[in-house]
Amino acid sequence: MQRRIYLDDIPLPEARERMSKFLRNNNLAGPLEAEKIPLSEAAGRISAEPVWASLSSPGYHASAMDGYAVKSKESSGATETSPVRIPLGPEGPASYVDTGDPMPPWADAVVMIENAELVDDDTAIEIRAAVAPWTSVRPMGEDLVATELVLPANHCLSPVDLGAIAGSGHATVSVRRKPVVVIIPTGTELISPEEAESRAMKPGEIIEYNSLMLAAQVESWGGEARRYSTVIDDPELIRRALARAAGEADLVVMIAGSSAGSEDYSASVIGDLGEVFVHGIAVKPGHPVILGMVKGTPPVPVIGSPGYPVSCALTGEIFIEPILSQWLGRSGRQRPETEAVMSRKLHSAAGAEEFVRVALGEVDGKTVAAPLQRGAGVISSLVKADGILRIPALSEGVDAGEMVRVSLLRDPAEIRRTIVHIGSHDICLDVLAQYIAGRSSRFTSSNAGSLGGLVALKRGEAHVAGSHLLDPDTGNFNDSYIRRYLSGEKVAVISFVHREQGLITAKGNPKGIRDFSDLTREDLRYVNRQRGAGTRVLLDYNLEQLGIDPEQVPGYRREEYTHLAVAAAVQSGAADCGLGIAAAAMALDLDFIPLAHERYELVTLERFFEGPVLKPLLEVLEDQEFRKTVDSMAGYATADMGRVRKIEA
Ligand SMILES: Nc1nc2c(c(=O)[nH]1)N[C@H]1C(S)=C(S)[C@@H](COP(=O)(O)OP(=O)(O)OC[C@H]3O[C@@H](n4cnc5c(N)ncnc54)[C@H](O)[C@@H]3O)O[C@H]1N2
Ligand code: MOO
Repeated sequence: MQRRIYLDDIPLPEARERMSKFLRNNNLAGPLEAEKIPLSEAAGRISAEPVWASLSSPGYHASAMDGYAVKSKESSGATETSPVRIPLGPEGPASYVDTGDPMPPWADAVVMIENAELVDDDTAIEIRAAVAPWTSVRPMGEDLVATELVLPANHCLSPVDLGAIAGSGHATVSVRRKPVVVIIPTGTELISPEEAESRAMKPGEIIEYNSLMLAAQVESWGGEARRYSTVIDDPELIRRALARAAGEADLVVMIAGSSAGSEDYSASVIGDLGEVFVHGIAVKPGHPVILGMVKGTPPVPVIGSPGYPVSCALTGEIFIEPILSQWLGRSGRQRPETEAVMSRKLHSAAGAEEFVRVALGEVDGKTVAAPLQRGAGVISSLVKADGILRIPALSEGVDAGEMVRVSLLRDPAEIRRTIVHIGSHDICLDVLAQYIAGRSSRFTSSNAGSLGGLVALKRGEAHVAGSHLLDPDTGNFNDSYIRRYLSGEKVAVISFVHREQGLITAKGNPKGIRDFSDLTREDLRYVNRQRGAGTRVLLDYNLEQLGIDPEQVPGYRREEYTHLAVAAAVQSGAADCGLGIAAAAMALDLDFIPLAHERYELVTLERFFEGPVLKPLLEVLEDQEFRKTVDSMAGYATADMGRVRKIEA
């Protein structure tokens, strides 16, 4: 089997066209055949034919109210001061009816029971207002007239549609057959979520969940997904699985093995059993996508999805959804879009169309888009994403402040009630977010370091910035930085937590590290935080107090962006220690030497503080249960949580 090293870079429209051409040439482009199914199973299916009413509804003139059927002309002249009496009798001119009863043939209106009074020993009614013909009557065919169109073909059946179809005299409906999509995960390193839950994972093992995502996508788009169990990286086994899949599927999706690695067999196996039309598309993520087919009667289209989860999910959106829509006779989905201001400069390599996940929030009346992590393995970035920004192949990116169009993954109403936090990350913010969610609001958080948060606040891109910047001259937190970075603004600083910072070391502290003065030891390697991080400022302050030049600290230049990344560097042995919070040490079962207390505060502008947007957050800070939760976390205290000081910067 030939190993392919070089992938193509085919523009997305051309790649799509190659697949479309194959489908057209093989009579596979049109909608699938129809099947008749009971209405109880038809929600969400696509009608294959128009539905014509075979009955009228109602099928007779019906009383619309509980009351008395009357001949309307008997009521003429009735007023408040001169009521009219109408005798009751089975042949009229008045007779009792319930809502929905057929109207007696002699009657043409109904007087509601509350507008009529029984008189003459209940043998007649008295009414004090005349009724016009057809008052409170539902004429035959009011809803639907037999032969009328109830619903067109190619219509996605909603719950109310089912009611209307049944009401028009049908028990079944003709819908498009569900396209069968077989999904084949490949990869020797993959284990099932069940297995991962039941035992410790070994290095190199990966939880197989792409097939889960793809199957759910396929089902949500109207297809029938069939997941095969994982096939190990063996070309013969992969070939057998593909051949079997082609025997039962309208479309086969193979996962992973799509790029240029030593165990990437998807393309060659597809080539063996059929043809590869495209291998390598100028999109990011999703570059190594394969489009091809397996020979047969009829031939079966195959999509080879990259193994990285984000690439895989996007492959579903970009390639699988349009084919399913075509087969179901529905127009492809188009997500609603919104205009947004880009919060940060975003570089994108020219040559590939890039799909950037963004978080959205509304600050000062404008929608702000903040790019999320771009790695193709970071599925949590898609979970957090509120929208997708497409950067065209010819563009080299977007400038900060530039207007962009974002296609929405979330309801705009939800985006409007979002509190946007940009700043330093702290685990308590996740707890805060959870409590805010309980108050029907949303708190999103991007980690940009303390200084990054203040800058974002100044630029109108965030409502609140978490900050813990130590002022070396005063020993206070944040104020001098606020004066510098938010000058001209009316600022409110809300106390959040006091927390312990300290040195994170390997379990048992094997190198006997005691405090900052040890950091110059030649046998130690330190791992630092990025410039602008409060933790970095804290280190620099302590080094200065001790008269230590940072250059004397081995590893000072090695930077990580989060507390957990520092802890991970220690855990892996790449470093011996790093400054961080206790929670990060605990998360990875490491040792922690507490060395400093610091104040982590929430900085906001007075107009946000006074306005409605921050209300849920301020309420949570007063919530005793929230405070108890935070107090119970290692290294945290809520002593003055919620206290506010105002600064005219
Ligand atoms: N030298 C090159 N290397 C890579 C290239 C390239 O052009 N040249 N492309 C990169 C890009 S871009 C992508 S995307 C990936 C695509 O990788 P493969 O499709 O070959 O997939 P694997 O290498 O087997 O897996 C990648 C990654 O995803 C995990 N994975 C795989 N299947 C699943 C699954 N079903 N559920 C969850 N996770 C899965 C797998 O374990 C790997 O971690 O290649 C780059 N490399
Ligand atoms: O195509 Mo890969 O998906 O860019 O990461």
